[in-house]
Amino acid sequence: MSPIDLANELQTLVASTYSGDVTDPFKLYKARHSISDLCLSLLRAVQGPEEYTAILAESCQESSALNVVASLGVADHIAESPNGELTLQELSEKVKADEKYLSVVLSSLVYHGYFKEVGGFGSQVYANNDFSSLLLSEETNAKGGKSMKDAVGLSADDGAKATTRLLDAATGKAKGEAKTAANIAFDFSESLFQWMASPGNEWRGKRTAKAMVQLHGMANGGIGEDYPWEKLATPIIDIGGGIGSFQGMLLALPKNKELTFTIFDIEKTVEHAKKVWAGKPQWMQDKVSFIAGDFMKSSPNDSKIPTPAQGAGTYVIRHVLHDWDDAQVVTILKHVRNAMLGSPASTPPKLLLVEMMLNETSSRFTRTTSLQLLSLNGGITRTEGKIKQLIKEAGFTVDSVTEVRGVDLVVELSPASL
Ligand SMILES: C[S@@+](CC[C@H](N)C(=O)[O-])C[C@H]1O[C@@H](n2cnc3c(N)ncnc32)[C@H](O)[C@@H]1O
Repeated sequence: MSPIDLANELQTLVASTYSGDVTDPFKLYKARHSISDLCLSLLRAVQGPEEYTAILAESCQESSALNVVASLGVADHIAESPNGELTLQELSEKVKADEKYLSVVLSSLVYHGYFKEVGGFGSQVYANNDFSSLLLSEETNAKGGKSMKDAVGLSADDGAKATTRLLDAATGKAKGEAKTAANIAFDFSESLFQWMASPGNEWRGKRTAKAMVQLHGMANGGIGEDYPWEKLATPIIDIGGGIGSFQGMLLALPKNKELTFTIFDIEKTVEHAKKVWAGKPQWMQDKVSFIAGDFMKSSPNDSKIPTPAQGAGTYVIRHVLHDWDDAQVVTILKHVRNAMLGSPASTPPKLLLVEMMLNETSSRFTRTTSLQLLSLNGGITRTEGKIKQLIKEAGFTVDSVTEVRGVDLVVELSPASL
């Protein structure tokens, strides 16, 4: 399509979406998604293949610039300064980084709308704005505003370093080697999660857990409202539940306030999750309990995944399967199945998969996330068809698939007799 045709289509869609005529939240969600895709198509049409390719290849530089300012706490220092502004020289002294480097990094980010150059181009006096405020640490952002600082760290630091070895992992895999890009880049052999829980790397594990909360807030905002969570049998056992981003999101909605949860995860993550939940209001703390275990172990005795007799109501696996390869996904599902059938239950409990899926209209974010998952732990964003195949292999049947306003689908499963 020509730039004129694309611009006309875009104008029509923007006008109908933002005029207030469309009120259906699902239609609005999808329209925003289509507008983003059309903007990207228009950009490609205007720039043409050469310019678009050069800039796409250099976009790793911008990711690195985000990592530099987030790691140095540039936004935090600006926020803490008496008048909310700092000169380049002041910034350089505060963050202990070279002025030339900082000026180039900031220039690339100012172009993308992060930070304001007070007084205009070249003043080199910087203030925060809505975009750069997302790079504030949650501690500085005392008003409880949103932060994406840890998500930037996960993607633009761990993810970026790992993906520099994606080519080596791809060719190694073709030769039968099992190493992920992260294994090669950081020189470890276990899973990403074991490595991030190991001495000296716990800070990465904590950062990743916070990144999960931030990324879900961004990409799955409507999921709490769009699925009847309030009707599920409780407690909901959240397998690989991290630090409880799912619980925080659901309990924030009045309809879900009666739900109770058990967060099941590896020991280090559970330790971290307990600390995070100790800072929540008492009524929320009363809704959540914790179990440390390992879903790679087969029997409920070893894995510690609770059985229905131990009180499990519903099982949920959210954003876990996409971290693993096909064989590992089947293994995890079988181990959860072992626990679900580990004790007699009047009605067999349900398992819900909440997972990002790849389809023809999947966004740029879904596709970059798939690359990141692949680099970090050999995982992948799968199509619905592929997930259903693995579900069947693991001994489950699919009861329903629900679309929500978010990058995820909710898939309800029951254990099939093998
Ligand atoms: C991508 S995070 C998803 C966290 C959470 N479900 C969410 O949606 O925010 C994957 C989680 O799986 C956990 N995990 C990894 N290996 C595990 C294992 N062997 N047993 C239990 N949990 C594990 C990690 O510690 C991490 O919290």
